[in-house]
Amino acid sequence: MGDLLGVAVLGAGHMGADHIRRLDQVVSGARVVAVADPDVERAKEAVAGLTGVSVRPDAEAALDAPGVAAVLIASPGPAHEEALLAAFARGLPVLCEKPMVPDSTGALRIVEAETRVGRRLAQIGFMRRYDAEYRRLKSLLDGGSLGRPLMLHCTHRNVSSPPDFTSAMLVNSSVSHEIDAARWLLGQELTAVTVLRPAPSSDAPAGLLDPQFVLFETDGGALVDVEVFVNCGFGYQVRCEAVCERGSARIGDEHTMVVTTGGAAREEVAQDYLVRFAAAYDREVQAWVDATRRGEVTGASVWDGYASSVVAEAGVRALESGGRVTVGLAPRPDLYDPRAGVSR
Ligand SMILES: NC(=O)c1ccc[n+]([C@@H]2O[C@H](COP(=O)([O-])OP(=O)(O)OC[C@H]3O[C@@H](n4cnc5c(N)ncnc54)[C@H](O)[C@@H]3O)[C@@H](O)[C@H]2O)c1
Ligand SMILES: O[C@H]1[C@H](O)[C@@H](O)[C@H](O)[C@@H](O)[C@H]1O
Repeated sequence: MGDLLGVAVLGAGHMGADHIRRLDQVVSGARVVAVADPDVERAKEAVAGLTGVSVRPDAEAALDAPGVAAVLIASPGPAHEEALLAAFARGLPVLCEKPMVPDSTGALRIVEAETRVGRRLAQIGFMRRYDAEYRRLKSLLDGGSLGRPLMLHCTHRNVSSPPDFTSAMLVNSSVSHEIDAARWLLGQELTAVTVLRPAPSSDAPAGLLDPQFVLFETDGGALVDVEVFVNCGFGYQVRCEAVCERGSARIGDEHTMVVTTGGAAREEVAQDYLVRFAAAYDREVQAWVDATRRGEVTGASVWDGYASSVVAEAGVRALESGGRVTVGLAPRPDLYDPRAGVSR
């Protein structure tokens, strides 16, 4: 397959640093050649021990560094649009962390920009599509042995939220994963959303509406509910149960060591996404590198990123209004027709 794929990583925070480590130590076929972060010291720390990496304070300078052939965007969501457009202008393939772009207008601009390029360049980092349990559930549902899925019951809990986390982010950052997973698992679009707000946990930061209960309707008549609770304090728990006409299937129960002693059993619970989804991130980035080297784009598309942004935005309106909000997607360009293939 020739030379290693030279990757520029934009953003060297929690995810960016983990992806840099992954590209360096886990994934084959690629190497980090440039990193951009306005916090240059943080970027330098993330590449400590690596050689030949150009560290820049701004994204465009990193994209223009020698050897860059692909881009991994791990900056905060609001910075993604500019980074995606800069990558498209250079014809560079991209893996962009979720959310693709937090607002639907910006997300549509990305759809239009990629459509103008005329070929797919970007994969969106909805890594649950690479999680072994989610994949088993998807193939079970696709196989049809349980009949038509009627409902998905989802749980999304974090130990604690970052300091700047807002009530809207429970929907447009955390639940963006369930939005994508539900669309992917069911092969249906989400058409309406309602958000219920129980009395906030006294352990949540003041003013944060946490937890929330989000209910989606789909164009196939299914219902998807999500308990999202980002300051639960006790563990990182992501579960999904599909209830179908002739059976149910549940994923996400902890499958770690169970210690029984003194008349009680104790099971370990992951404390964050980097542990719970470690293998999924590894598979996602390896699949992106492999597809890029083959000249293909696989995984969640820019259209999936756009759909997720539109649904999440409707969810934030539902949270604010307390009512049911319907979702309207723009017409899907032919570029995103599943029959259009995956070549760049
Ligand atoms: N897939 C997942 O499970 C998952 C998990 C966590 C975060 N994320 C996503 O990853 C992205 C980054 O999140 P994080 O938790 O690493 O955030 P973070 O705050 O830890 O790191 C972000 C970094 O980006 C830098 N930055 C800010 N503006 C930038 C710009 N214009 N160009 C380059 N760098 C810039 C910041 O200085 C910071 O170092 C977000 O989109 C987030 O939603 C995804
Ligand atoms: O950005 C993070 C990330 O996407 C995690 O996977 C999710 O569990 C968190 O809720 C979210 O804040």
